[in-house]
Amino acid sequence: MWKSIKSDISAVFDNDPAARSWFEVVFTYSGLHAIWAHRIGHWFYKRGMYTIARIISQFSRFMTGIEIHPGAVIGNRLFIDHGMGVVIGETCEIGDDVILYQGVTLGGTGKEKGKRHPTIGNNVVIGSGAKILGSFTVGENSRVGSNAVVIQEVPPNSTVVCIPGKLVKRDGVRVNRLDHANLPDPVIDMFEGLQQQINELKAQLELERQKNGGAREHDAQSV
Ligand SMILES: CC(C)(COP(=O)(O)OP(=O)(O)OC[C@H]1O[C@@H](n2cnc3c(N)ncnc32)[C@H](O)[C@@H]1OP(=O)(O)O)[C@@H](O)C(=O)NCCC(=O)NCCS
Ligand SMILES: CC(=O)OC[C@H](N)C(=O)O
Repeated sequence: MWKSIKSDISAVFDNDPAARSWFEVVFTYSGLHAIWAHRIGHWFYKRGMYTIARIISQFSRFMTGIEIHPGAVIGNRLFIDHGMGVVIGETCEIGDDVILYQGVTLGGTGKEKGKRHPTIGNNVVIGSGAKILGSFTVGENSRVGSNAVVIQEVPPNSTVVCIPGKLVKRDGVRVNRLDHANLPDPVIDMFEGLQQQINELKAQLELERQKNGGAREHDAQSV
């Protein structure tokens, strides 16, 4: 147990230039407190004591602003920097040496049952505010940019940014150069789709009107 506590603390020093002393890290890093509380909650969860496990996790959430479901499986040396707003779902699996920044959600889409949260490989970095939704894998050594929304598998050694998540780097090589003036915007896409539907309906209506007008003229002539 002491060994893993020591490695949790050294993960903070390895990843946070702001960390100054052991005393400060142990007493002020809410990410560490949430991980330690999770270990206790997970112990109860694995033994079927789900309510106690949930109470521990909710108490930890109240104290730290980080919600880790007690069912989540977390590897060694996870570092949650700042932490506020992090949510980790029940069927999430996190490898070793992962870094999560504030506001990260490792969640479900709301459409899946059973395994519905992501699996995060070793050595992955997930930027602040990123949402990773679904039961797919984020491959090892990959990076997810701040505020990205990722809804499909990320290969190992890759970088994914934007909404929806776009692969921009793989094995150190740039792929899909971003057009910064025209980043994907799902809201604009939706409006454009609606506008197109309206135009099609208008054209259909016009066609019907012309047909009916023609028929009426024909009726009038034959009377
Ligand atoms: C994604 C990230 C990890 C960098 O990964 P990387 O593999 O080194 O990627 P690069 O910096 O080479 O960037 C690759 C491309 O993605 C773009 N990009 C990087 N981060 C981005 C983001 N969050 N959103 C949109 N585009 C992003 C870059 O502009 C670059 O595109 P360009 O070359 O067309 O300009 C980093 O930008 C990031 O978001 N880190 C999160 C850190 C964080 O949350 N800090 C909060 C501390 S409080
Ligand atoms: C706010 C922020 O950038 O945090 C990242 C890290 N803790 C640092 O101080 O660099």
